[in-house]
Amino acid sequence: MDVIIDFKNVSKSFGHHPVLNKVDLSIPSGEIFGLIGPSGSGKTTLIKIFIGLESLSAGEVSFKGEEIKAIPFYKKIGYMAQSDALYEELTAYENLQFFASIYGLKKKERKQRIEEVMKTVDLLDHLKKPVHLYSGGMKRRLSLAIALLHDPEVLILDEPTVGIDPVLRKEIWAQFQKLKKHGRTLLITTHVMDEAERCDRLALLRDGKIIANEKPESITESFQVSSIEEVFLKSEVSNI
Ligand SMILES: Nc1ncnc2c1ncn2[C@@H]1O[C@H](COP(=O)(O)OP(=O)(O)OP(=O)(O)O)[C@@H](O)[C@H]1O
Repeated sequence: MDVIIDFKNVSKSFGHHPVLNKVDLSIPSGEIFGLIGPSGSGKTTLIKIFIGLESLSAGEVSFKGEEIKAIPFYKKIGYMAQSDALYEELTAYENLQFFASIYGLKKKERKQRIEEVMKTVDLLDHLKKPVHLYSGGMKRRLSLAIALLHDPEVLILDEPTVGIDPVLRKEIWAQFQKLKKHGRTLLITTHVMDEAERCDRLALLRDGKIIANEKPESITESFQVSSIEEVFLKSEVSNI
């Protein structure tokens, strides 16, 4: 397997509070990788370390074999944070134009890409609407559109479908599969267990440690349960 993102022995503390404890995690290229774990287990912190939004206390993180500090890699990464970072007073179109310029998209490409990504998230009819008039789910979808704008190699999506209804969630997952087919790598955190089951591989984080890292069906097998939801519940109860 080709590893695209590699966490080696990564630890992180906030003051005296340890959050990640010697995490080793290799994300294979071209797959949908799910990161699950209870609230506060360190999922967002791990992602933020990769993006460069948090420093690490110990360990190393590499992207395609290069230490992340050493490379200006942000153009290769699409990041959707857990809370939407949008300019509320601007329209969706203006938000997208702004991010397109940050990503360095050429003017000619911008219009086409904006239309493509807004079609993907089913918001094409709402391009000219100011973001403060969007619903929560629409804002989430706009954030996803922004993450997709520059057609990045890797997509880091922190709870991407929160507030999105089941029909649209299904469509968005179909888009994730399509992106994978085109060779993209997706790293997704989720609390939605049926989404976790759709990932190619899943890591289960608990108290800052990876306690499982396998295909969803292998995880259910090794926990001797029939669904990821039960794995989650069992790991909570048994203090593994
Ligand atoms: N900047 C910070 N300063 C201090 N503590 C922090 C900071 N960021 C996160 N933490 C703490 O680190 C722990 C892990 O937080 P993190 O957001 O990584 O969890 P999570 O697994 O993503 O949770 P959730 O599923 O609720 O999003 C929590 O106890 C949180 O309070």
